[in-house]
Amino acid sequence: MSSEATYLDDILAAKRAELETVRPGNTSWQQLDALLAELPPCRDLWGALAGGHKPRAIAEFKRRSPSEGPLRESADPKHIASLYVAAGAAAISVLTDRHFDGSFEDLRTVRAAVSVPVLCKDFIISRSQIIRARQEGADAILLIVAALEPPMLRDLHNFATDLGLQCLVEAHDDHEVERAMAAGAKIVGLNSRNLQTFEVDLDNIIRYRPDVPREGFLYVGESGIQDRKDVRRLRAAGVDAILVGSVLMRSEDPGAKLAELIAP
Ligand SMILES: O=C(O)c1ccccc1NCC(=O)[C@H](O)[C@H](O)COP(=O)(O)O
Repeated sequence: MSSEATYLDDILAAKRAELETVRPGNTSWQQLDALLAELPPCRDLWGALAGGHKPRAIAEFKRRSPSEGPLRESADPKHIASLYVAAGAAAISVLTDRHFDGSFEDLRTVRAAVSVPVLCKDFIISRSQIIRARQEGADAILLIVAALEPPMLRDLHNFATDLGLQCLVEAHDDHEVERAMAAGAKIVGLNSRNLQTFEVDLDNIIRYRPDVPREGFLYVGESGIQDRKDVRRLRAAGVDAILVGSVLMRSEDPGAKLAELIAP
């Protein structure tokens, strides 16, 4: 990593290089309509997160991470996803980016194994990635505010919506929350992990909660959640859902750990 670039910058540069080698030609709306007619409808992430006991959990399948290294490298996605759902996960997030040893094969396996919505967790910077995610079975995608200029964020949000996908739009501070909502986001995530230093500060999730209206929006607290105490604090702050990965994947029993975290 260069001294000024953030880790996110480096991941995005790698993503751009990767896309250069596989970029398909422009897909017409006619071709997209034909494609959509072949695909099953997306499962409803909003619906899964809006109802029931709060916070709802998006449990993440993550083999390794840049900040923590190996977590559970040879894990079976079908097994882990089934444990998550049995423990009460409202949705499953699957890393598909190679910096996490992720893949679309993992996403497809999880989608086939469970009936809850599946979030494609990647660094999306182009329409072609959104088409791919939809084809591979994603019900929802992540869009990262820091990775996209405002017009592009809005364009990708609209494009994903047109394909039937819902978007979790990730912010890191109040300015990014504002940009997320200006782009049309209804499901706003606040990532507590600083992608430059990897420092985690759950207080940021609580700090920026008032920036997202409670009516018509969902607020998701992302990253760094470790125990019931953390979840209790986020619940008290009015967080609608949590996105949690590492602590589950590292745990001897990921299902039991999730059940413990979200128990009323
Ligand atoms: O997790 C990382 O190390 C990471 C590094 C660089 C960019 C993104 C990263 N994580 C993506 C995520 O959003 C998390 O996987 C997700 O919020 C779950 O976080 P955690 O419970 O801390 O695994």
